[in-house]
Amino acid sequence: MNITEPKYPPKIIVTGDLIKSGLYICIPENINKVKIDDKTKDVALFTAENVYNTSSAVPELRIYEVGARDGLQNESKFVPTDIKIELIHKLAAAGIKNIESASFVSPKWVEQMSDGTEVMKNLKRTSGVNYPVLIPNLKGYETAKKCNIEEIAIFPAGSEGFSQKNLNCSVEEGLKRFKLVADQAVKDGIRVRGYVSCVLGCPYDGPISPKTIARITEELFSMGCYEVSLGDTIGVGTAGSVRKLMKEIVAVTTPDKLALHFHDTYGQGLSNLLAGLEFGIKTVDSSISGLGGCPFARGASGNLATEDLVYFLYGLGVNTNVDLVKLVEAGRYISNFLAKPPASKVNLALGDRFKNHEDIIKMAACTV
Ligand SMILES: CC(C)(COP(=O)([O-])OP(=O)([O-])OC[C@H]1O[C@@H](n2cnc3c(N)ncnc32)[C@H](O)[C@@H]1OP(=O)([O-])[O-])[C@@H](O)C(=O)NCCC(=O)NCCSC(=O)C[C@@](C)(O)CC(=O)[O-]
Repeated sequence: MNITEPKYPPKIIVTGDLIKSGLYICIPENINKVKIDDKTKDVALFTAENVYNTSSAVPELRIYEVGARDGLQNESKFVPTDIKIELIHKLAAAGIKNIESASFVSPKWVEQMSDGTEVMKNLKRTSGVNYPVLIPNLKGYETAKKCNIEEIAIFPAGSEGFSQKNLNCSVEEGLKRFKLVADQAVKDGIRVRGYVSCVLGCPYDGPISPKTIARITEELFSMGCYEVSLGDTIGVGTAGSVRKLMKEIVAVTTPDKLALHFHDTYGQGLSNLLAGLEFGIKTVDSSISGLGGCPFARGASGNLATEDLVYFLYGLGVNTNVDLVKLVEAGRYISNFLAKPPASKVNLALGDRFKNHEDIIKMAACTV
């Protein structure tokens, strides 16, 4: 085979397992560069433009639901504890396996999340479901630990401006504080997930260098995080900027340890995700009915909606094991409480037309 230099950056790495799984195909006439280790068939380099997700044999994608935390923290009306808990129960009943359920931040900063202890203590936990909580400092960690938690999330900022507004300290000071939390959690046998926020732009500092995000990501892994979620906090990312970022991040870690967390402010959530999938991302954060935002990030709006994500993934043939009929019901439940329509197009479009989840999957994948 003639190998020519690629015309377009970025290259992406597709591992042997993914090639065998049929996740990726390469359109031969567009190949700019292909290099496969003949012995192991382990690594192929393609330019991103050459790679298409065929998905028929795609492994499951892990959905990490943030509606009960990232979603509700941004609501002006206080959502009572029993409504939060019922939402979490409905999400679990729909088949969601990772549900970020509360945060233990200062109630002076985010009153909406001030009932974290009550939420976590009164939740009926479904076996096999993970209920992580967001932790800003040791004080929050100590409170959360009394609630029988198994996983926490720490959240340094990717930019100075947002760090000051969200955590009242510099990025470096934030990392030091989060290290104290992570050290304690690791000692206690509690899993630690890391977020980096403002990875594709900051409302105060503007564009952020992917190298800065890569450095913070590495630091989070060195603290013991099992996964780092890259947060486009204000939703300014595009498929192009996601590719630039991913190229830098996969130089410091492997894509199976990363999650993507897109706010959908500019309507780019799903196309951004597709750009991430090209790099082999296995975990995606989303929020029921597109709730979400951060009170300290000017201009931030809701997250990529879980209903939209699941429909999109079923269209690709990715089995999420989530029942879309029940998911839509969960979205309606919280939207009705908040007295506003779901910010999920799929939720609105499906309406009450489908009683059977299988019919929705057939439509999403256009299976005759
Ligand atoms: C970090 C702090 C606490 C610093 O806030 P501070 O004011 O600098 O903290 P402090 O240590 O000076 O304490 C001030 C007061 O708060 C209390 N306090 C202090 N900590 C706690 C605690 N854990 N639980 C309960 N109380 C606490 C503390 O005891 C004291 O009480 P006082 O003596 O005045 O009575 C504050 O800035 C904070 O809570 N920030 C969190 C803001 C937040 O929740 N933002 C939204 C989440 S981030 C996000 O949404 C982005 C993400 C993760 O989703 C990713 C993405 O979208 O890209």
